[in-house]
Amino acid sequence: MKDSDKILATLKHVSLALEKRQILQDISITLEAGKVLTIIGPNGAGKSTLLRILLGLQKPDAGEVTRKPGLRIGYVPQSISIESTLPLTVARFVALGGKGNVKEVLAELRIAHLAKSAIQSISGGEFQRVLLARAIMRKPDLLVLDEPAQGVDVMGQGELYDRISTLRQRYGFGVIMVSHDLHLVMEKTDQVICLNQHICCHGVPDDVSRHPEYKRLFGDMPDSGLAVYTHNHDHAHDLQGNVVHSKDCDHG
Ligand SMILES: Nc1ncnc2c1ncn2[C@@H]1O[C@H](COP(=O)(O)OP(=O)(O)OP(=O)(O)O)[C@@H](O)[C@H]1O
Repeated sequence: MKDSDKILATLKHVSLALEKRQILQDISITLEAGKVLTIIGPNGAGKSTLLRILLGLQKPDAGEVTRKPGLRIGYVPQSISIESTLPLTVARFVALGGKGNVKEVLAELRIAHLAKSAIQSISGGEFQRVLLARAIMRKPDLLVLDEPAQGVDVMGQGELYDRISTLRQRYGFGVIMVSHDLHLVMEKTDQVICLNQHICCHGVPDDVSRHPEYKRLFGDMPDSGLAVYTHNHDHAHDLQGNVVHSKDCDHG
């Protein structure tokens, strides 16, 4: 495969202001098949907005977004709410994602036992796996994940990132994910972008975690060279990533 064939999507000098407030400024990124790019940044940094621009759900004011013709994208939004009275099993919900084999995909994500459960009855951590399964059903070239491990306990987070990594190796898709857990995704990501409206720093995870801008934003933990922080969300998103309602949740 030629190097240029590996490029799935690019953003070039993308900027966006909403309600007269600059949300993103001069963002350029390149996404490649088989590679994982992690976006890390504080609340309100524009991470989800950046994903929405990449997905074509939000138009930038300036700059250029290019997607490989025919590119199939699997999207796991930040969080979604599902109508509590909707009669929908996990298997049915996953099947809505695409034409893949539901049984196989559920087994791959270790949630085969949930196939017949009502989607509203499963735990937050299980739901994240279901969202991932749904995204995989499209046989994506590019997987777009907005905080895939939220609501998942610490053990489960490591396992989830391992699974994403295994799936990436198996299917060869590119991955762009927003994560607040650089310490957890370190080994599974090729590139990190530290975002706070503009790209503060970028590079391989080790370099970014030692970068002064990263330390300024997330603090410095001398033992590991890594930072852990907590943040709050005041909103949830629908399947297109639109903000749908207000809620409070804490996760780190
Ligand atoms: N439709 C909109 N209209 C006006 N402002 C918006 C809109 N959507 C997002 N914003 C603002 O843009 C900024 C970036 O939001 P975004 O959701 O991209 O941040 P984020 O980095 O994903 O944050 P978090 O870590 O809290 O999820 C926020 O200040 C948000 O309030």
